[in-house]
Amino acid sequence: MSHPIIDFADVYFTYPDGKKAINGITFHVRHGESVGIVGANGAGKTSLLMLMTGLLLPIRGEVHVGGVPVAKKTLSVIRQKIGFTFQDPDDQLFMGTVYDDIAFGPRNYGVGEEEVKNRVMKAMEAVGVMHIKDRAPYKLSGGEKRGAAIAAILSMEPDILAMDEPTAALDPKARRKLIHLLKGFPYTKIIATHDLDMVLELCERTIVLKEGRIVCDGLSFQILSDAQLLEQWGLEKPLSLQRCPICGTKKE
Ligand SMILES: Nc1ncnc2c1ncn2[C@@H]1O[C@H](COP(=O)(O)OP(=O)(O)OP(=O)(O)O)[C@@H](O)[C@H]1O
Repeated sequence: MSHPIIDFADVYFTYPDGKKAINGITFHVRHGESVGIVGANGAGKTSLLMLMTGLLLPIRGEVHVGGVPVAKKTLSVIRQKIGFTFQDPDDQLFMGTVYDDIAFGPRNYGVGEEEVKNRVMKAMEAVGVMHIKDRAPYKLSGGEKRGAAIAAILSMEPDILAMDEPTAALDPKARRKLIHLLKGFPYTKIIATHDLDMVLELCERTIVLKEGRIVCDGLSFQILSDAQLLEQWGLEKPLSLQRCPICGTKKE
């Protein structure tokens, strides 16, 4: 097995208003793994991703990414190792054109303009957003914004992709396209989502959160097939594993 690339050791996080969001989480992710983070609303999925990317810092415990402790002074190194897409792409896209949004990260890290151009082209090619490169991000559709936001993290050439609800607000065709795209990426992937069918398809491992704690960590197929357990955590079997109560055939 390959080495751990993300390591959480007894991590706690409380928001300034006193809300305890993460309550003693320990796990690690190995290089090349794809992990789905699931749980009911408010379980702590977004908070966990934010701790992983240094957008939040633990009040207790330690997070390491690529062997580097996540702390104020290491944030610039951490952001190069792990690319984070927000639940709402509007939180990530703020430049005048898609091209400039994708170029922003590498430019900010002092990458030369020729290399920036290479990276932007490569990222746009990979995600299929070349045709919208000169458009204003705020005028794009949800699927196009999602594509631009993913390209914007790929141009940083991260080792890890951390994504918060990547299929939210996508129509079925755009969702399918995104899953196909993500399947082809060689990166370590951490995907926080309510889309359990996507987890089943993309992630060999699933971590279930409840009230800021890990309540289950194992093979996606096993976890997501267990309707009784899922119900305890406020979740439902993925549609692709459900059967029609009348004819017994699998739902699509
Ligand atoms: N900025 C904040 N200030 C105070 N409490 C917060 C803040 N953000 C989140 N919380 C609380 O922390 C807990 C975990 O929230 P988080 O957004 O991490 O959950 P989630 O699993 O991503 O939820 P969802 O599925 O609804 O997106 C919730 O109880 C939430 O109300």
